[in-house]
Amino acid sequence: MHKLMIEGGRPLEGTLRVSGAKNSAVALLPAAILAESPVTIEGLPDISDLETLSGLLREIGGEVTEEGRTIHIDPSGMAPLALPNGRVKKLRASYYFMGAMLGRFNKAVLGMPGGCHLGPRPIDQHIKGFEALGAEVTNEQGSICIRAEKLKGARIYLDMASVGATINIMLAAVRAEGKTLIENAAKEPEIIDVATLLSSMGANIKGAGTDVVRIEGVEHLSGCRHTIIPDRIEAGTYAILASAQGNGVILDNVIPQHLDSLLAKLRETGVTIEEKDDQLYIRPPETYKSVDVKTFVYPGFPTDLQQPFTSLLTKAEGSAVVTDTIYPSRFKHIDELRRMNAKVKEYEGYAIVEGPVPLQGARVRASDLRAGAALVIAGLMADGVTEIRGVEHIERGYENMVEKLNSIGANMWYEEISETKQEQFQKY
Ligand SMILES: CC(=O)N[C@H]1[C@@H](OP(=O)(O)OP(=O)(O)OC[C@H]2O[C@@H](n3ccc(=O)[nH]c3=O)[C@H](O)[C@@H]2O)O[C@H](CO)[C@@H](O)[C@@H]1O
Ligand SMILES: C=C(OP(=O)(O)O)C(=O)O
Repeated sequence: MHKLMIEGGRPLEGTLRVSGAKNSAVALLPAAILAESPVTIEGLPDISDLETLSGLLREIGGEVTEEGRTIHIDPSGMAPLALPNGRVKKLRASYYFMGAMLGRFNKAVLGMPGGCHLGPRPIDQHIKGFEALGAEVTNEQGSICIRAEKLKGARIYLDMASVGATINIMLAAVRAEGKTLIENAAKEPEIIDVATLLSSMGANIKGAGTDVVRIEGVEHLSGCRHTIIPDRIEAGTYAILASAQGNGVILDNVIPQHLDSLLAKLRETGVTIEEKDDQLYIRPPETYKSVDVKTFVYPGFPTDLQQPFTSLLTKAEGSAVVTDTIYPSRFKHIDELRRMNAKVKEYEGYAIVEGPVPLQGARVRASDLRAGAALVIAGLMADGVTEIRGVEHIERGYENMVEKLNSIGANMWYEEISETKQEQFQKY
C-alpha cells in the first residue's frame, strides 16, 4: 500500500502526451472475444483496469500477449466459463463480458460489476437489451446468468442514453440474426471507437456516434488490427490542471473536438487555449471568472470532469454552482477539498464553490478515480504538502501520472503506508 505525496505551488510547463482512452480500452478488450482469430489493439494505456481485463480474458481461455502498449488477443481457445467473483468486482467494465460472451457463445454468467462508487449504477438497460435480443436473464446466487437459444435482432429504445448499455447491446447484436436498432443511444466518442473495431472485424454497424445505431448481424467476425483513440478524460483532466497551475502547457495526442464542452468552460473562466491539429496549448489568466457547470451526456460537459473542474473553481472569483445530472451523488471529493481550505458546500445533486480561496496541503483520501484526479489538481495548486490515500483508484485510469506530471515541473512521489492496527480496523 502506498500514498501519493505532492509538493504544491510549483508552476507547470512543458508538453504532456495523452494516452489511449480508458473507457474505449475497457470495451475493446472484451470485444475481441467475438472474433475467431487474433485481434491486435495498439496505443492502449498502461492502467490497472486493463491488467484486470487481461486477467479476465485469460480466465476464460484467451491468450493475451503484450508488446509495449500493443496487446494481441487470441480468442480461439476461449470458453463460456462463469466469472462469478474476483476480478469482475474490481471494475465497472467487466459488464462488457456479458454482451461479448452472449454474442459469441449465446451464454454469459458474471458477478455484478464493480467500479467507482458514484451512487446507484443499475444495469437494467443492458438487461432490457439482451432480453429484447431473445436472451433469458436470471439472477442465480448473486451472478447474472444470460442465456439464449439464438439471438435475434430487435428494436431497442434506451430509457436513458447509457454508454455501457449502448456498447453492450452492440457487442451482443453484431452476431444476432437480422437487424437491431438501438434508439436513444449514447453518442460518446468511445462508442464510435468500439464500432470501428467491430467493423474492422467484419461487423455491419451504422450510426455509431448518433442517437440511432443500426446493426445488421453477421455470422463470422475475424481478427484485425486497431489503434485506440486518445483519452479525452485524461486530456481534460490535464487541461484543467494546466489552466489552474500551468505556465504554458502543451497537450499532445488530443482530439480537440472531443473536449468542446470543457474547452468552452475553461475559456469562460479566462483561460487561453490554442488548438492546433492534435495539440492544445493552454495558458492561465491573471484572475479567473467563476462559471457554473452542469454535466450532461456527450457532447455536454462530462461527468468524469466535474470533480477535477471543482478544484479549479476554488481559484475563481465569485460563487459557482456545479451540478451533476448523471450521477447526483458524485461529490465525495467535496469534504476532502474542504480539508484543504476550499469553501465548498454540497447539496442534493449540486455543490457551490466560493472563491478565490488559496488551498492548503492536507491529508486527504481519494474515494474514486476522478475524486483522486480532483485532489491531485488541488494538491498541485496548494501551499505545502498534500498526502493522498486511495491511490489505487487513480491508478485505475491514469497512466504513469506521477512521471508525466513530474516531467512538466511537479514534485510528486509515492511513500509506503505502514498501516497501524487502527487503520486496518477502519477499513473493514
Ligand atoms: C467504463 C465506462 O465507460 N465508464 C463511463 C460510463 O459509465 P456507465 O456506462 O456505467 O454509465 P452510463 O452511461 O451507463 O450511465 C449514465 C446514467 O444512466 C444510468 N443507468 C445506466 C445504465 C442502466 O442500465 N441504467 C441506468 O439507470 C446510470 O445510473 C447513470 O445515471 O459512462 C459514464 C457516464 O458518462 C462515465 O461516468 C463512466 O466513466
Ligand atoms: C467512473 C469512471 O469509471 P468506471 O465507470 O470504470 O467506474 C470514470 O472513468 O470516471
